[in-house]
Amino acid sequence: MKIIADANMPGLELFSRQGTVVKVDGRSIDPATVKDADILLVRSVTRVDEALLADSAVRFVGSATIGTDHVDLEWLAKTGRHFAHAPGCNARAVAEYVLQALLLVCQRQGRSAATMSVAVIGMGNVGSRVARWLAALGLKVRACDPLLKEQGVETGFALEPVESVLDCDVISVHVPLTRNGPCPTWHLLDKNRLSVMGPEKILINTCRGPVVDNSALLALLKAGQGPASVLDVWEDEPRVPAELLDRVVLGSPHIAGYSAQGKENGTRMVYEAFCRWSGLAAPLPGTEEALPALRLDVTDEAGLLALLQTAYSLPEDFRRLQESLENADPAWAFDQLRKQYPFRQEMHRWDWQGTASEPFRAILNALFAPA
Ligand SMILES: NC(=O)c1ccc[n+]([C@@H]2O[C@H](COP(=O)([O-])OP(=O)(O)OC[C@H]3O[C@@H](n4cnc5c(N)ncnc54)[C@H](O)[C@@H]3O)[C@@H](O)[C@H]2O)c1
Ligand SMILES: O=C(O)[C@H](O)[C@H](O)COP(=O)(O)O
Repeated sequence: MKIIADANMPGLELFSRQGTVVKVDGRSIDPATVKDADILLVRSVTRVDEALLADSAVRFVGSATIGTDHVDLEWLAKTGRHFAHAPGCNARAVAEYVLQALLLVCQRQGRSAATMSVAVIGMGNVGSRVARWLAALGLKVRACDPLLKEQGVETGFALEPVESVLDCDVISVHVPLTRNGPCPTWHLLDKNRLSVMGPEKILINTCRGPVVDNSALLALLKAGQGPASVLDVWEDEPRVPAELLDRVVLGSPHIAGYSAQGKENGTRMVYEAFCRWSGLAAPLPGTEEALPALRLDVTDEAGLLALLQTAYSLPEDFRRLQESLENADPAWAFDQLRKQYPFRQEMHRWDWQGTASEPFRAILNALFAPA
């Protein structure tokens, strides 16, 4: 069995038991690469559609990602090709990123996060976790998810229309990128909605770049009227406009989900799906080595931020992204940052031995709860 896989998917040894794994750069996977392959394993950078697979023997496509906007799901289903992805695999990493981003922006603005309101747009695996964690920190959470509302799904939060939640202090978006269907998300935050926010608001986008109209955001930021913005994702990746990067408070190269556990979950979930599809028994998950003790006490938001930053520094990622724009080929440099990323350990992996004052116990319990 021939398995074509994105070379930057960790844990591919799992698949080596089932066939010959050929590792290829994700952006260079083309019809010739997959012509005689049986299995295709991708990340978010490979477009999977008729143009790629029409002449190929591929019958199983796995994407080690939460998002599926790079895959033509309808065409795969129509042509009898099986598809699997990894829902929720890195949700915890993204929630940790959002928490750190919010605390950093608040620190710079001299504000307390706990006194703020937050709009969580998209209440799936990532958004619902963000909502629970920020509520645990004391923020007033307002949620928006018209599809879950329509289905009557209970999220623990009242679900409001998008327009109603834009007056919150913080807007965090967690929707899939969709161009069709009842609630498309392409440019969900367009010029009009971004204009409503104003400079005193905080915008965090960790879902997909085109969910926020980047040109409209840039124009507002240039005019001093845009929200304090944290962008992990960009409308035209791997290109990041220098003008926009100069004006965001924090930016990163689409790595909000890049924890060691998120990546490991991604490949393992696709492998488990492959085993179900081909009738193989899935292996039992392995155990991870214990990490050193963290002895920081948390008595205020600065303490919580310091604790988060023992595992991961978002400003470091921002600095690296800024430097990458000085490269002669910044798009290549963006991809390099992602390929060589030092995957971080999620907080629950650490042995936290500090104490916390009462307002921080709930969020710390959530952060360190086993996965
Ligand atoms: N930056 C990263 O590294 C990173 C990591 C993981 C996921 N993501 C992105 O984040 C997205 C969300 O992840 P998830 O795990 O929560 O996905 P999910 O599928 O579990 O949840 C998405 C939610 O968005 C809702 N939704 C869809 N259209 C909407 C709309 N117009 N308005 C409001 N809500 C809407 C859906 O009903 C669903 O509940 C993914 O699709 C992916 O593109 C990015
Ligand atoms: O959808 C996802 O899971 C994330 O966006 C994921 O982190 C993307 O990472 P990539 O597949 O590009 O490595």
